[in-house]
Amino acid sequence: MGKFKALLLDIEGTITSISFVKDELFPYAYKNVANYLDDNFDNPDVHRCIAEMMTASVEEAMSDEKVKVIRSEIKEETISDVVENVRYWIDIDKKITSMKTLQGLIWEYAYKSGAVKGHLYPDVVSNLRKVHETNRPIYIYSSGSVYAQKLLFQNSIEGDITELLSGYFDTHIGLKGDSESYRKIAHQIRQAPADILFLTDIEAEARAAHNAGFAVHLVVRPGNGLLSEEARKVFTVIQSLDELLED
Ligand SMILES: CSCCC(=O)C(=O)COP(=O)(O)O
Repeated sequence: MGKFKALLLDIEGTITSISFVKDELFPYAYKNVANYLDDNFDNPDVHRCIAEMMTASVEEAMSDEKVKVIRSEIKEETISDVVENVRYWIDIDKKITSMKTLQGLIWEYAYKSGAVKGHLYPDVVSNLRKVHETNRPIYIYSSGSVYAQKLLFQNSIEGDITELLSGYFDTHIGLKGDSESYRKIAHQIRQAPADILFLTDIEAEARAAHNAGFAVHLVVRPGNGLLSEEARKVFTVIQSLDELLED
C-alpha cells in the first residue's frame, strides 16, 4: 500500500469537507466569540491569546486598514477590539495563529455540548486504519490549532480516532505555503522528506511541500475549488483515500 513511510494530512478539503469548516465551525466561533471572551476573560489561555493577538494586530494593521490595533487595558474595550478582528479574520479566512488558537478554545464548547461533530469523508477512517496497521505513522498539518485538531478527531462522526494519529502540527511550525515548514516537520518526525506523503487540496501547499522534497498528492472532494491544469500535470490527483491502496 503506497511507498511512503509516513503520511501527513491536511484537514479542510482533504479529509473533512470545506462546508463543515466554513458553514459550521467558523460561524460558531463568529457567533460565540463575544460571549466566550466575556465568560472566560480571566482564563490564562485566553489571556495568552489576547496578548499574542495584540502583537499580531499591530503587524497586520500596517498592511490592512480594516484591522483594529488592540491596545486597551479595559476588559470591555479589549473584548470589543478582539471580537472585531476575529470576525474580520474569519470573514477573510486569515490564518493568524493567535486567532486560530482562540477559535479552538471556543469550539471546545461546540464539541463538548454535542452541538458539533467533526466531519470525516467516508473513506478516511478505514484507510487510516490500514496505514496504521502497517506501522506507518500518520500526522496532521492544519492551519487550525493543534487543540482544535484534537477536538475534531476526538469528537468525529466516527467517534474518537486519535489512536490512529501520531502527531499534530499547526502554524506554530510555520505557514502551510512555506517550504521551510515542511522541512521542519520532516526533521521533527525524523523522516526523510521523500518518504513522507502529504495529502492536500491546496495547490500552494502542494508546491511548498514538493519544493521541500515531499511526495504530494492533491485531493479533490465535492465542493472543493478547481485545480489548475499545471497542478494536474505535476501532481497525482486523487478523489478518495481508497486510491492510496492502488499505488
Ligand atoms: C482543526 S479543524 C479547523 C480547520 C481550520 O481552522 C482551518 O483554518 C482549515 O485549515 P486547513 O489547513 O486544515 O485547511
